[in-house]
Amino acid sequence: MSERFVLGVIGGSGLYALDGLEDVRKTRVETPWGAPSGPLLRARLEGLDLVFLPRHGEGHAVSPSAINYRANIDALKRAGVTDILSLSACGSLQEHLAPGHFVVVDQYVDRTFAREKSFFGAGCVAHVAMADPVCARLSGLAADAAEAAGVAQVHRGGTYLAMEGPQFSTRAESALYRSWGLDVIGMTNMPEAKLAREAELPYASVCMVTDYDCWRAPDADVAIAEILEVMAANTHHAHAMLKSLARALSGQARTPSPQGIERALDHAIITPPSHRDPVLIAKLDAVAGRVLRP
Ligand SMILES: CSC[C@H]1O[C@H](OP(=O)(O)O)[C@H](O)[C@@H]1O
Ligand SMILES: Nc1ncnc2[nH]cnc12
Repeated sequence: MSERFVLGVIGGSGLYALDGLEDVRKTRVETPWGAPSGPLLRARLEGLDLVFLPRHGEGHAVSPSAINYRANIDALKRAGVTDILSLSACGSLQEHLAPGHFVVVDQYVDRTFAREKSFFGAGCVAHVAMADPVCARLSGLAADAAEAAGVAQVHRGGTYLAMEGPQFSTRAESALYRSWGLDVIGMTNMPEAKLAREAELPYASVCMVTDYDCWRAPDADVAIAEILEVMAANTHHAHAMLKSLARALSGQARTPSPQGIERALDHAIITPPSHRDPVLIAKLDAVAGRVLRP
């Protein structure tokens, strides 16, 4: 029997619901890491099974640092998703990445510092590879879908600076990130992408540019009102992109990711069974059961 795609969709700022869903079921779940941002919405879109989770919760009540990223990824894994698509608002650090453009990022610089970043730790240490942090196959399909949806410009690849927030950057920080050659900035894709990799789930992120951060004009500031205005326009394209992606995924059998992401833990756990903490091992049942089950 061939495997089907089951897409986990993590909706960012401005994306708290999805259009065109059928057979919607809302389920409230708990995980060993605590509660996710809100209930999971299981549904079908264009024949595709998907599970939707608004990252900041219904009503955007959870700030980037307070998001329980571990619970979100664990809950999606338990729900049986095979791949995760993140949708995010972001600031642009480059002139050619204008508001309204979509950037399907392929690299990250993680400058967050106040978040739980791993499922592993004392009693079971693991080091997964993050050299190529996103799934190239899902990223490519998402970029195709964004183009089909009529997005002004879709950029395939780009480096995302993950900042702690919730305040936006100072001009000095924004200039520094530009001097590093980075492309977009946001507050949420890390540790999300790292945790998805630990959970052996292929992850792709479509970043929707809402502003030029504060580097472009000496008196320009980032303002939520402007971001939300651009986001409202982006949202229409995000819904159309998702429909197109759903059509593409539901029309094909799923094969394992060519990057071997579903086997990311094969050689990652360094703590031998004799030194593992049974309490942590029990919590890892969904994320790492494949390699930890005797
Ligand atoms: C509302 S602007 C700042 C906010 O938007 C982005 O969140 P998300 O990635 O969930 O769309 C950004 O990272 C900040 O958290
Ligand atoms: N300029 C910016 N900085 C950080 N996160 C953002 N999300 C949207 N715009 C942003």
